[in-house]
Amino acid sequence: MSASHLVTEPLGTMPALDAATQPVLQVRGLEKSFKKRQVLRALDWSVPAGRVIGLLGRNGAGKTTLLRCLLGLSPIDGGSIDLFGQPMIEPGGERMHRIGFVPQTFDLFPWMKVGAYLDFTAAFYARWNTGLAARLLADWELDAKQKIGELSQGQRQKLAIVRAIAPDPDLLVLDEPVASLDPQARRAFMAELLALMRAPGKTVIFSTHITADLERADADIALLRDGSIQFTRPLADLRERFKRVVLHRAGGWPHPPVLAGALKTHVQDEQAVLLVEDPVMDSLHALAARENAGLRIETPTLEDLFVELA
Ligand SMILES: Nc1ncnc2c1ncn2[C@@H]1O[C@H](COP(=O)(O)OP(=O)(O)OP(=O)(O)O)[C@@H](O)[C@H]1O
Repeated sequence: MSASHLVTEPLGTMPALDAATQPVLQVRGLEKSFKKRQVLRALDWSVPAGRVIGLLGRNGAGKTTLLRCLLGLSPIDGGSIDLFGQPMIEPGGERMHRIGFVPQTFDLFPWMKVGAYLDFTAAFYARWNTGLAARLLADWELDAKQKIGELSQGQRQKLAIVRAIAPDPDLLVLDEPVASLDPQARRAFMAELLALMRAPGKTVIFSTHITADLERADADIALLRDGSIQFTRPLADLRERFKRVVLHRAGGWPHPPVLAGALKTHVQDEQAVLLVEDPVMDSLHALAARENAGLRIETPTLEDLFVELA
């Protein structure tokens, strides 16, 4: 998003968000196609204030498309998006002061120097934390005098994050923000994100394939599949409810084991693995006894869940 997108309405016209009652974001029946390719279908999504949301989905699932639609950067074909309680028709207005966005790639203003770019951007925002921007530049070893066009991809991503966090946004939207960051920078980035979240009512939505980062942030997980958000649930809830049921049967499996409610079943040699939500222990023991199999119940990692469900 270029700085020129940011300001079109006078300040002071937005009603304050009642964090207790109103979601930051409310999407109803969102439709988005590129020519004949339908990417988002009847997508409903409600995002409460004060949470970190990790948006997961396979390559091409539509994560970037969804994030761009949410911010009014890509036109939608149907449905509605309310942001801070008001319909999102086009980017601009006071609410853009309350949103930080880190796009997947950042290749704007290659001729500008890092420091000049941040000064230029600061002028568009009602709030800009100059001290925080300076500290992050120093911590992340970004040279204020270097031209943006001369930065590496990872350095550009860091700059995009500084630019998004410095306005002290109420909603921070990041599209694969850590893809080009080394592990050290990823940790530092997550620490900044969590520090930002300590203020009440702040919301972060970020897409990533790095499930370990979502675990570190104790994020709510939103899964985008088949053009819709399949669920948005706290990670702890997913951990508690989804189980890997591992059955071991000497001599192998003539037929895969059948369990009502199993979401996925894989058989390899003597082992069968079933993904089950809220398993009923009596049914599992009955299945194991019927099949004359050993039974083990494991809590899947988020990566396991992502591989199985996405
Ligand atoms: N400008 C465009 N014109 C045509 N098709 C597009 C355009 N942008 C995205 N698409 C298509 O929309 C689908 C979703 O793309 P999108 O970039 O939103 O997926 P994604 O989930 O962010 O993928 P990744 O994880 O690989 O970044 C893809 O099939 C892609 O080819």
